[in-house]
Amino acid sequence: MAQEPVRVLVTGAAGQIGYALVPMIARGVLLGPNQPVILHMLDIPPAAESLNGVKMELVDAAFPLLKGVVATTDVVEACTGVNIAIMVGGFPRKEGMERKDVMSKNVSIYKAQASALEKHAAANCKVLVVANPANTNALILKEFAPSIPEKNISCLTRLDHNRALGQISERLNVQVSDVKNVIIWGNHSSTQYPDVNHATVKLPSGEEKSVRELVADDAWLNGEFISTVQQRGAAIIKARKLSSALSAASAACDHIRDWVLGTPEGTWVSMGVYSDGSYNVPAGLIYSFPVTCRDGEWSIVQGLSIDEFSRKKLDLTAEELTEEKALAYSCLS
Ligand SMILES: NC(=O)C1=CN([C@@H]2O[C@H](COP(=O)(O)OP(=O)(O)OC[C@H]3O[C@@H](n4cnc5c(N)ncnc54)[C@H](O)[C@@H]3O)[C@@H](O)[C@H]2O)C=CC1
Ligand SMILES: O=C([O-])CC(=O)C(=O)O
Repeated sequence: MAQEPVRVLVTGAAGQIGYALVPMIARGVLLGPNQPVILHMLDIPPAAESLNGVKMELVDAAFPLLKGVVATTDVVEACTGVNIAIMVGGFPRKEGMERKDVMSKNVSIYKAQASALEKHAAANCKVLVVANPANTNALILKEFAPSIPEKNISCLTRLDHNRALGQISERLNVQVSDVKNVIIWGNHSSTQYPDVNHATVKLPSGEEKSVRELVADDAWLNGEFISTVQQRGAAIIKARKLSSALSAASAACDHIRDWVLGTPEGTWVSMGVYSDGSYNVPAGLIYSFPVTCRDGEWSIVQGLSIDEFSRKKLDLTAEELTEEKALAYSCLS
């Protein structure tokens, strides 16, 4: 029997991540090759013509899974009936800025769009916030959409997770698909903590070995590896004069696909989710944790050992998120 289409909202769809993301969704990268989709694309009036151009290209691409396109500057029309909302709309940082420097422009968008989603999205809509500062925008969206369950609101740290996998794969000269269980803790910012203490590589023999053992260079793992992942967004901006787009779009698809369809047995991924106090991270922040997903729900991986070096880093990035929360409220008032 043919499956009912899933309605997927992409905000900021006329922007550069949007342009990379919507064809991925229409090709089945988000929800698999058998799941039809209807795309809802939102942008602001100055981008309306460009948004219409993206719609024309989607028609021209004749994607078999794409059953409809709504392209609009009306937030209510955009949010109506959506099952998945990927919130990319906002302003990107420029060279030399931190991601929280776009806070004052972007948090107000998330406050405003929270109520449209709350009132008009389908029940149980899953929300992924991509726009920076991603964790704090997601928190503001959560606080101004109190009837959306907190388990349905997340932010993107999968790009950082994938960057960490990529760095290990390059260093060890192994396939990226054979590396797993890195963790991004905390904020999608330069205080995030990319942690390899539980990460493994599958060797050609089939045996799994610890990344720390195989790399055998703690100075690199505790130093350059961490700063490379933390600063990768800035390095892309320096090189492209624009922030990352194709890798961000791909990571957004990975995030939603694993959330909806489940993580493979024995594998976890990183998602920014509402803290319940696990690992002594203050409750009430949107913080990146290792999670597994099953039946459309994520759960934080419990019981991982945290050494003293890691503890400090988990706390530092939590402190930054607490400060960002206060800053966000001061921007809104
Ligand atoms: N979490 C992550 O891993 C990543 C986050 N980002 C962030 O994603 C965001 C988007 O990046 P790009 O696509 O490169 O930026 P962009 O400037 O190319 O596109 C953003 C789009 O959002 C639209 N927009 C602005 N206000 C809006 C509103 N109120 N409602 C709907 N749309 C609105 C703009 O008109 C524009 O078309 C930025 O904040 C960027 O920093 C970027 C890369 C990775
Ligand atoms: O660095 C930026 O501003 C864009 C971003 O979030 C990333 O690439 O991780």
